[in-house]
Amino acid sequence: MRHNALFERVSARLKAQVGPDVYASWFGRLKLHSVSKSVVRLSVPTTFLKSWINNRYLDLITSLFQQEDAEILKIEILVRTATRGARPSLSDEAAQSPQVEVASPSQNRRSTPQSIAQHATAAIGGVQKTAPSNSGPLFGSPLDQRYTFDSFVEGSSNRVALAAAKTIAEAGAGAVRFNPLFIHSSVGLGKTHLLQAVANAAIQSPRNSRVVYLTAEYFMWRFATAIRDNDALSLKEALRNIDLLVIDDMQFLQGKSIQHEFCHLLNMLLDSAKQVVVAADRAPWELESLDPRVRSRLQGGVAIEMDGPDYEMRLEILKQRLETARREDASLDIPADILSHVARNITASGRELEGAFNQLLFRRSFEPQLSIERVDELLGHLVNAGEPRRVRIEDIQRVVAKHYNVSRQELVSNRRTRVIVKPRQIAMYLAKTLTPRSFPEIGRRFGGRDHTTVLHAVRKIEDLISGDTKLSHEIELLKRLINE
Ligand SMILES: Nc1ncnc2c1ncn2[C@@H]1O[C@H](COP(=O)(O)OP(=O)(O)OP(=O)(O)O)[C@@H](O)[C@H]1O
Repeated sequence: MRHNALFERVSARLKAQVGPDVYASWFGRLKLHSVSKSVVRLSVPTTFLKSWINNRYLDLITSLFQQEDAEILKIEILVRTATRGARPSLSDEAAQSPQVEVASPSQNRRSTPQSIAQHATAAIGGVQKTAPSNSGPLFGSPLDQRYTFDSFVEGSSNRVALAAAKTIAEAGAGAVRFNPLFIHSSVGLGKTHLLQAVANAAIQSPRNSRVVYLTAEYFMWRFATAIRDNDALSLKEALRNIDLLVIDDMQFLQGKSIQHEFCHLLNMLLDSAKQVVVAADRAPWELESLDPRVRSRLQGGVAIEMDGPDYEMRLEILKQRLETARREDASLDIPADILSHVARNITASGRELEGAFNQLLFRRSFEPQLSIERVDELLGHLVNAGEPRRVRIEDIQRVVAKHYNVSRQELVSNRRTRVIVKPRQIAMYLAKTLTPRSFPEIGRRFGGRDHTTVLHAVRKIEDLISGDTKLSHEIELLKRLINE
């Protein structure tokens, strides 16, 4: 068709103009929707992509179309309706496009640093909707709306950390008491939950207009992209204007120049009395891979360690999970004796508990009469978890990246080239099969992707393995390497 050929030509010119990487990131899923008279309508899968293209590339695309056909006056970008019947979720958006610092209402074609700072909306629908109108921008990694202070179970192991976190969320910019607040604990003990609760609550507070939650991985990736696109200045300007910076998984911050940038940002925020909250799997003084200047600045605040939950907390976490699940389906139930049995036996972390709970819920749907013995059988691998060496997602990413000769950063990036997509899918598959982590959590660890992306990857690799012995051997080898 004539219009398709026109679209193909413009796409080719666009690709030549912006380069294959940028093209793959932003235009790989651009489709021709319709052409009527002088208006060309193109479609993309997410509102985020629409805003991004509108803000940054609409003029270029318009002029490319006009060079092909002078009659064309206007280009419109539409959002394709969700294909899987699901409403576009907050993580869906962010998953497909980790570069979430983009203006939403997009009259302003060119993003000035100011406009990014003022309009950045993070494709986080829930946050935006519930935030009071004076709550300002937020960008970075996606926030999980379930991670709130209300759903965080308090106990002796986390009381101090929770109190400090709440104080910060409520105090707002300027009322800096512990700066930076550094929360550390071993894996699965609620750091991410607590940090996101701070961000979620702070957004609601009229005093914190600009809140940013980032994982260290996202920060690295975002800076690397900005440097590549000659955009680092806007990013720095945008970050300069925030009131509260929340950074998760600090132990992953790597790379000299990135750490340098981070150090600048930290100094700038701390010096201007803006609050910073950081979490890592170890204390600041144990972050050997960090630049000593970053480490020392992180040590200058308050470091609080969280321990594992005790029995009462574990039981409460399970009860809360059940209550939440029942809100969606009132017919769900798990008897109290099973819940307390699980709370007594699954002692490693909140994550194992979550895994156990999900398993139970799943099993109950087709084995309604679960006995304690059956529960033990089902959850045997989680009981005493912690004694056998636990596989961590970062280990999986490291081994897979090395094996396929890509970087870990590329694995969690938005790049969609074949050489990266396959290892990424394999790493996601291994994360699902070798760890008790949930799909959303794995998505988060892979650059803030949506759980459906992880689900798709797992299914795809499962399919491939069943028909490809070479791949299945390769995966066995990777499993051995990961477990070494
Ligand atoms: N005190 C708590 N109350 C409610 N849920 C909790 C609590 N502690 C942990 N969890 C739950 O356990 C799971 C794992 O927690 P989270 O991801 O926050 O751990 P983490 O410390 O960030 O782990 P990692 O270091 O691996 O990133 C989450 O589902 C979280 O909601």
